[in-house]
Amino acid sequence: MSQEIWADVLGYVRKNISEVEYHTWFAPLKNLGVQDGSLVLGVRNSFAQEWLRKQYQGLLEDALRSLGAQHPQVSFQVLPASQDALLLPSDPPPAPISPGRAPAPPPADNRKTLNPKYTFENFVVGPNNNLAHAAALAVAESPGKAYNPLFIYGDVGLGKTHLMHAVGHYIAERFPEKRIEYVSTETFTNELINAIREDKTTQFRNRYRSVDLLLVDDIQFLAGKERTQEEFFHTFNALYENHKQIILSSDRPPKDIQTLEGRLRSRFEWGLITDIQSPEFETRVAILKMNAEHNRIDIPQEVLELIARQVTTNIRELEGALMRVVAFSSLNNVPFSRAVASKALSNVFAPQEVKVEMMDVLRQVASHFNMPPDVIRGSGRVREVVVPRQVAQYLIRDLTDHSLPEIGQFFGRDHSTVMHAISKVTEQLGKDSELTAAVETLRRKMKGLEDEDSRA
Ligand SMILES: Nc1ncnc2c1ncn2[C@@H]1O[C@H](COP(=O)(O)OP(=O)(O)OP(=O)(O)O)[C@@H](O)[C@H]1O
Repeated sequence: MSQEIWADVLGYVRKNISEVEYHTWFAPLKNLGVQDGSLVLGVRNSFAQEWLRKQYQGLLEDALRSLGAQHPQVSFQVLPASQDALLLPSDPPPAPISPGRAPAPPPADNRKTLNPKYTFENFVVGPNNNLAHAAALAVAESPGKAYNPLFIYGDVGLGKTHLMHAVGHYIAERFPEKRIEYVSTETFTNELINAIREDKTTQFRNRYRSVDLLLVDDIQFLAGKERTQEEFFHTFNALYENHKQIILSSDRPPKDIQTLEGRLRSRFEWGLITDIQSPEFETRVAILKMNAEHNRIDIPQEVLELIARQVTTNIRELEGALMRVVAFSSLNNVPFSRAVASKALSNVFAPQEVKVEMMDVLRQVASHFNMPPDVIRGSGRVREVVVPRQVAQYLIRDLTDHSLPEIGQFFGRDHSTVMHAISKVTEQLGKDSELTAAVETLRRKMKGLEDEDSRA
């Protein structure tokens, strides 16, 4: 099919769907011509292939019909890696959004704070996150107008940051001149402290109050920080009054953020509050599949399913498990299989059947850190006690079925403290080698895997 007709097909499609949909699914398509009476379109992975077939085949056929085709047919073909490379992020930005607009200049550094991987295209939508996804799309299409602020909350590693960045990328692509700033609450706080110390608060304010899109992660860490809350309050107002979009993420809804000033809490509730839940099995498999395809890993479905059954709550860990299986099979030079995957994951992800109690975990952690269990459960706030306590809470959450409030009760604390502990440990895993080793050793011990491995 000639490029002119293809452009007309795209023009038809574009008029019938949202810009986000167009941009996500149609801009990357490659017209491969007509074969056996069917228009063949190149797609970059089988996930996109399935999605386009399910959602948009009819629309494409309508487009062809509108151009005079009597029996329109469309098929999708996954491009081999070399051609696919043409569609990867190094590609120039897709066609301008509104007809007649000048082509967008190359992405400016308004994306420097964004992770290139965190786009809408790379985000798998499932029942656990579809509302948050829809809200993020709406905000991406009408920044400052749809929902302001957009407040996304949910447990650790479920895609909050990913969605925020996706909005950032989307806006950056359409409006390269817009200023986009992503910042964690911790960084915001540290920068403020430095600005105060160095007498540079004016620069600090100007920087944050002049952005078009402000993305702030882990806003729950504003709790108890009065000066930062005060500063953030004014930043929020300045942006809001100028119709600039604000997106906030948190591990809990505004009403559950303790010691947050009422005026801030109420502002956080002005827009839309939406949550992300743990993904169900099918979504976990779809995420793994997409990940494998992006990394050009050909891995059987049954192996992906095995991984998805083992890791159920945290998508970051799910991705880590896939990489572990890949590394294991490549290091040992064995093809992917369920047995290989079980072996690769056996040190990290415990088989479901083994039952571990909270007290077992506490005792093991206490013995590992050479500290009485009661001290770990006590009120001490020095690092030497806090780290084992956080590790114990993390492992209990990981190895038992207890809920956050139950774990909190066991430690005489509330569930948000446990959530914070889990997020702290997760953040440090892989970065802090001592802590990583402690968590691994304890996990092995508690599953009795050490003995099993030494017998093998
Ligand atoms: N729906 C999804 N589709 C594809 N990848 C996802 C999805 N949700 C999360 N991920 C991936 O999981 C990882 C963790 O996501 P992210 O960092 O956004 O989580 P988070 O909720 O912000 O966690 P935290 O509270 O620790 O900051 C990222 O690599 C992200 O790309």
